[in-house]
Parts: sequence; structure tokens; C-alpha cells
Amino acid sequence: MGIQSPGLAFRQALSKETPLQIVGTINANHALLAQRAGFQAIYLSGGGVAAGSLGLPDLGITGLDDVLTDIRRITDVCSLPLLVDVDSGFGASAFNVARTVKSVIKAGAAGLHIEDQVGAKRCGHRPNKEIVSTQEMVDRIKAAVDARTDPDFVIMARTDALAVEGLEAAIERARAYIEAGADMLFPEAITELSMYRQFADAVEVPILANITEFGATPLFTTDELHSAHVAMALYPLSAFRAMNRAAERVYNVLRQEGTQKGVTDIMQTRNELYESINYYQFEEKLDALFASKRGK
Ligand SMILES: C[C@](O)(C(=O)O)[C@H](CC(=O)O)C(=O)O
Ligand SMILES: [Mg+2]
Repeated sequence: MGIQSPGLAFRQALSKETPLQIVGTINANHALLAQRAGFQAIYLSGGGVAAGSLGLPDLGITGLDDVLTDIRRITDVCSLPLLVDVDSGFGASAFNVARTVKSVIKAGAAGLHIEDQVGAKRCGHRPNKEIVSTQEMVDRIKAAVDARTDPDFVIMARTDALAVEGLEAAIERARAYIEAGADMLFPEAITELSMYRQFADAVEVPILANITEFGATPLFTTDELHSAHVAMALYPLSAFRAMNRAAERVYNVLRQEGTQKGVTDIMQTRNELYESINYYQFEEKLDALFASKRGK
């Protein structure tokens, strides 16, 4: 950990931008691209680890180690504070949640969100979600807060209750989760802008809006979210979806036309890639360090 903890960096970013745009970075390369684009905080999506790293659906199949590997790769090269999706905590007991929190902090993340779905979870924007009792989720949060080795590390409670129990019940749950010690709230699969305001009025903590494409939530703009008292705007898989479409196009064109000439315009150039991963700086260092070996 540097002079300032990632958790503190996340909280500082939050105080500088409203809503704070948090962008999903599927891997270390994308984290560097997001940093270049000027984002102040980044995100590791659970659905992204499942689909991107493992080629699996977002159904609670991934494990803690899968997520830790991706966190470490990102935090090793990118200094932006990273918010991590830990699904329902990777295990039913308080000890499982504690282990998840400690490991995620150690891997260099700034915060996590933990949700009230059952272990065999679903994507928040799919039908037939099942949630645990309020008490069980409160226990998860207490275990997470208690396990925190850095007081600035962010514990965010996500509730999937809106789609299952309705708005009033979801707000009641939100109150209980914040009472249990959660620092921030992620009301999932929100369908109307005004609902964010209702959550924000009910709990005095920062609210996150998940602006994910092709789901239950309209693509509200940052201005709209600002007017609804939203503190954070999350774009978990936007670049991932675009990247997949581009890859698909390149594969199809190569296969059909026998050449990539028709799609080089959608490719990042060699120079651009090298700029984004600091290739030239590494090369300069290499030249300086090993000059003697080449007789310079
Ligand atoms: C935020 C989310 O939990 C994720 O894993 O990125 C997903 C995003 C998505 O599937 O679009 C979710 O909202 O459940
Ligand atoms: Mg998820």
C-alpha cells in the first residue's frame, strides 16, 4: 500500500466529481486506457470476470481466486482506485465474507460491493432473482465491516430487492444495511430516475447508479443522475461489450475475406498500444540498464 490507501483515494475521488463516473475495466490493459481517458475510478465486474476471463455466465460460478487474479493484474499497473464486485461474498458464512474482504484489500482494491442475492445468484437484470433475508444480508455486512483491515476501504451494500419485493421493501432493506455499517448503497436494476432520489432520501450515504446497457435501467445521463442525488455512475461492461463486437467483426472479416485489410481502421495501432502500456518507457529503461552488454 502506498502513502494513501486505495480506499481513501476512492473516497477522495468521490468528493471531486458528482456523480463519480466509475468505468468497468475487464483487464489491466483496459484499466490503463480508462486512466488515459481521464477516469478517476475503475471497476471490476463480476459478470465481466465470468464472461471475459472464464467464458461463463454471471450465475455465481466464479470463485474468489478468479476475481483476485484479475484485481491483482489491474492494481499492479494502474493506480486508480478499483471498486470490485464480489457477488454475494463467495461463501455462506461470516468467515467466508471476512476472507473475501481481507483478500480483496490485500490485492489492492479500494472497495467492494456485496449483494443480497442467494449464492446461486443471477445477473441483476435477469428475471427470477432470489434474495436472502434482511437478517442474513445484515450479517454479511457486519462480517465485512468487521474484517476490514483499512477503515477507508469501502464496503458497499447492493440490494437486488426492487425486482423481487418492490420499492418500499427495497428501501427498508437499504436502511437496515446502512445501519449494519455499509458505507455506500447500490440499489440494483432501478427502473425510474426518481427511485434513486427516494433511496438517497432514506439513507445518508452515497448512492450508486448502475448504468449498464440492455438491462432494466434506462441509460440516464450524468446530469440526470446528478439531479436525482446519485453520487456514483457505474458503467460495468460498456467497453467489454464494444470490444467483443469489434473482435467478432475482425474474426468474421478475416475468415470471409482472407485479409484484415478491411478492418485495420477499427484497430488500435501498434504505436497506440505501445503508448498505452508504456512500452517506450520500458524500452528506454532496458537500453539504459543493459547498455554495457551491447558494448555501448
Ligand atoms: C454490475 C454487474 O453486477 C456486473 O457484474 O458487472 C452486472 C452488470 C450487467 O450484467 O450488466 C449486474 O448488473 O448484475
Ligand atoms: Mg455482478
